[in-house]
Amino acid sequence: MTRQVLVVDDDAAVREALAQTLELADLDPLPAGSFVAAKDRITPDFDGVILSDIRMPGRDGFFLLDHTLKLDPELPVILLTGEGDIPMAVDAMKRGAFGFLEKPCASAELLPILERALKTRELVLENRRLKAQLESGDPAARMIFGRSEQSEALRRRIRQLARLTGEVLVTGAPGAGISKVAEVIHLSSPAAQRPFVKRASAGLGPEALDAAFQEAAGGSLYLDEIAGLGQAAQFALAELMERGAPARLIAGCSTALRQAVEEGGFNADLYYRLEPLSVHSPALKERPEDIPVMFRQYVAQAAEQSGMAAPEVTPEVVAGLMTRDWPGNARSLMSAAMRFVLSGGEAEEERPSDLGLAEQMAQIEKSLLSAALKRHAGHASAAAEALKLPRKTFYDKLAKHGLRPESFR
Ligand SMILES: Nc1ncnc2c1ncn2[C@@H]1O[C@H](COP(=O)(O)OP(=O)(O)OP(=O)(O)O)[C@@H](O)[C@H]1O
Repeated sequence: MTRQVLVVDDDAAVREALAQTLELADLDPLPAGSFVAAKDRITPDFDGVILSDIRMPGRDGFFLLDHTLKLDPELPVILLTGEGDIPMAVDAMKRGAFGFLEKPCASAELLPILERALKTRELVLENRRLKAQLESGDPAARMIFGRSEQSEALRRRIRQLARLTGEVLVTGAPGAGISKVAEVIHLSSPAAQRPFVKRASAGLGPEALDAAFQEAAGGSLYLDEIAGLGQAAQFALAELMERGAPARLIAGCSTALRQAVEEGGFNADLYYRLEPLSVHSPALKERPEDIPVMFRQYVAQAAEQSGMAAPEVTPEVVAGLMTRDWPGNARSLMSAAMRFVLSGGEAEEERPSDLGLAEQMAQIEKSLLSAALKRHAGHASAAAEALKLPRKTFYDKLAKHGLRPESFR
């Protein structure tokens, strides 16, 4: 329920009296002695309304009104005028004030107009939230590609983390979408409309860290490659977490953070704060079945961006993609898709050109079998089931490729 009222008046006695009246009516007054003191509270998502005196030294009530309506034309401002200041009141209404009252005003006059303004504000904010939700749909479904079990699990985990409020650690191989996952967590969270601020950890000092948190206030601060954060900043960050940071921290890491803790290079307190809410974005080689699906999506994206036609992704092209290792993960798959579109559909020759289609298909089969065995820790029947193969066929194929389930345990 929206109950906050920003009370701006340079006269401390008036401010005090107004605050008391509001408190008695079960409202939540936020007193400020000037426009400057009130300014930081006036934001497009301020969950409340403003009650301000017109005559104040320096920036007056009209200035405050114009400033507020510029930021959010739907934020109600009620102005207080001196006795008999009718022309001023008329001017206030013309400029877009929600209402005006003559000072001194009795609570019987003040409270009904405040209740109306608060109700209006609540509806506006609720509508905006719903609209944003509708527009964004489900960011995890829209922005995280791939249909493998691992991609499904990743999307589920992202949605789960988005509903929680603690600090998050995103791990994964470089280019496997660590930053992407961080952004989707933010966009799926109730703070989606607030800022998502991204900073590289290396070279970030305590002051820059603090400034980044202020910029992200109410939203999320993403620190890329958290293991690269200097000692002083690590210490400052741990302290900030302890006191309560103004934004949610999402940390990304593509190296072994636990090892860094054990070797004394990373603050243990920080690590144990981050570790419970962690999510891993798997490398492409752990989910080769996603390669063709993601490639097709990147091709469509690249075609749209470049304004060129999307060339057909033939089985030969897919075979070529599947025989590559993709150490650069999604990032390099995406660049390959862009080159593919720009070249009008020419497959890249990164595989030995003397391999025929049958050999390439065999390589793909081997990589899918290995990935399934790895995923199921060498448990052959589970891997066979995941690949929808009868046990006998599965074993025949393992033998053909010289693969042994026990070497995956
Ligand atoms: N699962 C995914 N679905 C769709 N796009 C993805 C996915 N994973 C990564 N990408 C895309 O691949 C590119 C690289 O991802 P991202 O920048 O998140 O990688 P990263 O792991 O943070 O790597 P680095 O630390 O090297 O920047 C981005 O353009 C991102 O949009």
